Amino acid sequence: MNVVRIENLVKRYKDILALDNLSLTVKEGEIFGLLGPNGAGKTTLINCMLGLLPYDSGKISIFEVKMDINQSTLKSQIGLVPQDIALYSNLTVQENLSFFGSLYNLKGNVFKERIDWALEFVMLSDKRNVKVKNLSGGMKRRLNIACSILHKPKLLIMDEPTVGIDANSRRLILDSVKALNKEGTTIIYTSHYIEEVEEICSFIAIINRGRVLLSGTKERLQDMISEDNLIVIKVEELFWNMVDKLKSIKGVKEVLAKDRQIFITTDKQKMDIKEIVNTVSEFSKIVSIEFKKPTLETVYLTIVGSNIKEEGDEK
Ligand SMILES: Nc1ncnc2c1ncn2[C@@H]1O[C@H](COP(=O)(O)OP(=O)(O)OP(=O)(O)O)[C@@H](O)[C@H]1O
Repeated sequence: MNVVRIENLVKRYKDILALDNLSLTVKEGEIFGLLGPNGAGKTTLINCMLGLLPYDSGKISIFEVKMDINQSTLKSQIGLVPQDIALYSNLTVQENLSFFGSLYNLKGNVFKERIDWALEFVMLSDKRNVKVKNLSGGMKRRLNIACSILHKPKLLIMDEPTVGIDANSRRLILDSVKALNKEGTTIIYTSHYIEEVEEICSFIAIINRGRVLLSGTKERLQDMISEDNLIVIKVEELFWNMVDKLKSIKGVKEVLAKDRQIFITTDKQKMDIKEIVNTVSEFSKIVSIEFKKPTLETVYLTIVGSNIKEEGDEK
């Protein structure tokens, strides 16, 4: 089932074109990564999807129903972790959860169980009676997530949930996202941290200037961008004439050797792996063969053309 389907979405803020005929589909069970630099249009897209912001043209369906501002049944199946922390700093952790839970009409034992579950999920059970103003930045972000999952939404949208936090909280958040997904929640995860998206997302869309520039599984994106493959062959013994012979094979672009490892860059279209392996075997026993692909960061930089990490980001 398509959990989200967006077709040709256009959104303008006066003369700024924030979403430019953007289309994408999120399938049930995915962790869908929306990767893009600041100002790419991620938050605008989320707000349109949630019916919080009117748009100029295009179509949005959630769970195959047309989304609009009055769709309260649909909205009750969606959770949002907003980019800006939305908590009451003078209330305790438990009081914040009680407040947000009451907005979802949770009551009685179910409500109590959900609060325990959400606190455990983000590892804040021992902070239940602490006022939010006394929590660390990372703990606030984790509580922000707990508040958004109390009603066990089928679709959870997380808008940059790990900005500016410590490594421990970041790890906890990434693990809780994976665990929620395993329990059946479809997740849309926006970030400008490429390595996070690379780790947790099963499908990725790279957006910039309101358009989807490239989308697919991580492997597909890497394949699309790279003309070359890197093969790393570990051998028992290294011989220099082996390197020379490898260089003469059709499709081999570069050969480097170091510490009984041979790094062979090949043209993906033209390479003949059998000939490469046979040539190496003529000289030495092969210990292992590994195929390496470009990282998602290489893909991203090739597409967007700049480093999206901001100065001051803790990473
Ligand atoms: N309320 C607004 N009024 C005018 N322009 C806006 C408004 N909100 C966003 N924009 C503009 O729309 C474009 C998309 O912004 P948006 O906040 O959706 O991007 P983003 O990818 O979420 O970036 P960030 O990570 O910085 O939040 C940007 O050019 C931004 O300046």
